[in-house]
Amino acid sequence: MWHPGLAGCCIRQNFPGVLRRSTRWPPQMHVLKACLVTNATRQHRPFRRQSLLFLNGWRQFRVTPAVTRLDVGKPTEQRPVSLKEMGHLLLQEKKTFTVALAGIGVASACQLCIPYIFGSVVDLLSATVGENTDALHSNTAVLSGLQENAMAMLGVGLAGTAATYASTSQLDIVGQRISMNLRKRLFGNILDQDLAFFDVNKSGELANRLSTDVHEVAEHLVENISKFLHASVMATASAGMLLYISPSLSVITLSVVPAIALGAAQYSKVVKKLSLSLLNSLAKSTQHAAEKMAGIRVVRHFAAEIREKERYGQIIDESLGLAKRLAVSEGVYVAAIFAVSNFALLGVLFLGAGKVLEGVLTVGGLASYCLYATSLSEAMKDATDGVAGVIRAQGAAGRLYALLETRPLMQRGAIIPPAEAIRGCIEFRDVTFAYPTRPASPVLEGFNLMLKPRENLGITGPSGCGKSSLALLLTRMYAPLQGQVLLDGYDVASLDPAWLRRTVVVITQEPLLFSGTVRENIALGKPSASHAEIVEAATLANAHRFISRLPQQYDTQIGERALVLSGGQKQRLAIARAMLLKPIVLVVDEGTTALDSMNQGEVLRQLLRECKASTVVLIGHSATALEGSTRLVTLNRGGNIVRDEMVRESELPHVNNWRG
Ligand SMILES: Nc1ncnc2c1ncn2[C@@H]1O[C@H](COP(=O)(O)OP(=O)(O)OP(=O)(O)O)[C@@H](O)[C@H]1O
Repeated sequence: MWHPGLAGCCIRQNFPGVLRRSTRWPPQMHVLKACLVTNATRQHRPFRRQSLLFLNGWRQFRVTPAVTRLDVGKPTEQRPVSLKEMGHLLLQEKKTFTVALAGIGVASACQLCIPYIFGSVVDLLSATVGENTDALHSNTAVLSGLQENAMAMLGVGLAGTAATYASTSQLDIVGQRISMNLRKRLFGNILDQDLAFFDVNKSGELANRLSTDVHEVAEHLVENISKFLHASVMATASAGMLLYISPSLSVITLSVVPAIALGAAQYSKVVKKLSLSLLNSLAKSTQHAAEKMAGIRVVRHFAAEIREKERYGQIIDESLGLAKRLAVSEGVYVAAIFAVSNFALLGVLFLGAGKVLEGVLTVGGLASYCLYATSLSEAMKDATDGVAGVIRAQGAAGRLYALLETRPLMQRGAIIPPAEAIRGCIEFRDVTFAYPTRPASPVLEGFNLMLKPRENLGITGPSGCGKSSLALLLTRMYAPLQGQVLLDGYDVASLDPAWLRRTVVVITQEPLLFSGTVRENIALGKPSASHAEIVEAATLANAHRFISRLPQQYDTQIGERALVLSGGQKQRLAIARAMLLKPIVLVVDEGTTALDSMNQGEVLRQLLRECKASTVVLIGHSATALEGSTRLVTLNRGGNIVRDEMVRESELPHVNNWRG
């Protein structure tokens, strides 16, 4: 029975190790185990004191696990991302970014010169007010002054143009490079995840993260950081110029700065919250659209178009609602800045005019002052926009970083055994297994099965009894909670996964093909295969004949999910794809059911003939799917073996009892 001491032992240990330690589990332990598994997979949240409730008189245990684990039972969430981390993204492109920053600096300096030149021109012209045109033309001092200012304006214009070109193009390149790098890293990391990750993270949402979120992070970050830097330079320099031209007037002008900064801080908070919700809502809409478009045939068969359009419309409306709230916040903020800065400008004009009349300030000085004040208010608005944009990028980065840092939980081996050591002997030794998303419902418990090399084993049983799960465990798509799956004495956990999946090949009921040519699909597991090898594999799968009738034979494009092929043709290509690998262990998990019974029998016989030297596991409900098995194992609904017998073909029809 249950010993509290064991709980302490479990808790101190790394969980999988603990789970393997006990050989037979009392019922309470299964509940504890389920909790352990759930908690053992908690993601990004170091779990300090989790409570584990188990049914031993409903006693509650509080534990402090020694290790941080990832939670594969939940979709990947987000984590806070610091500005420093965001900065690291830019540092990856520091050379190009530095060039862009230099461009921003020069462009800002040029922009700042303009009000000053403008003020000089106004002063020059106002000095000649009342003089006639001829007198003006003969006033050499004014003319040379105008000429100097014109040259200065030309120089500033040319330098500003070059600097703007350099900064804009280089920033664009930085943004694109960062986003492409992020996409590559993210896609690579997603492909490395355990299958359990895909049980909870939907492909459409992941695709949205790859496109929209990456765009939001990389391009918005670069665009807004540069906007912020440019605006900061402009704001600081404009404030400096205001103080230089008229310190007394600047007291009024600069008094609005704290109010604007306060508003900006509030606005940034709202933007952060709303933009994150908007991104999540958009991801949901992409997932919905991608799923329904991929399953368009089913949608059409069940005339579900109207309902699906409505559901998509609801999700989009939700996004639109959030986008509207974001737009309203932006509108309020921008309008507030506009009002505050214009009232301040009005005050400046009023008081400035008085100073001009007192002779403390020139007309040109007042004109320059007003332009610098306008430039300051513009810069303040741009700086806030920049900060809000960076905060939006930061929010989007939270989800991306969480995805980028998600590590597969399953231990990956590195052993590639010598060829002579692998003969196809398989053993399931005391295997207990539950899917990570359903830790409390074990599919197999203490399961034992041994297969001799070159054996042809049929596995049958009612739907949901765990037949396919055995194939998934054998190829280490999932890991058992307890016990071992062995291939010729090697625990599959210790084997190099790529090697294992070339050695143990599974043909499934739903053959998934990718867009590309027939050749590329067959050679998926062995891209270096010669044409002769591909034809040989296709012939074995009874596919060569129909491929030869395709417009470009092996080079025919089969389109997304091979919709141009029939179910049987797709299945034959999937069989050819498996046969090309010449597996040591072949598992046919209802992998011929899309073929008509004559073809099914023929293909299976051919497979068994070709795989004489291999161990073959046939999984199915019907005699046809199991044809050629020399031993038949029957599972019950609980995943236990109820029959294990040597059979002849004539004895197979009883498996039909499981149908339905
Ligand atoms: N990815 C998954 N996540 C959670 N539970 C799963 C997953 N895949 C299968 N299951 C559950 O595991 C149990 C065993 O499934 P499995 O596919 O192994 O059954 P099966 O015997 O092959 O069924 P069938 O004959 O219908 O193909 C079922 O109850 C099923 O609902």
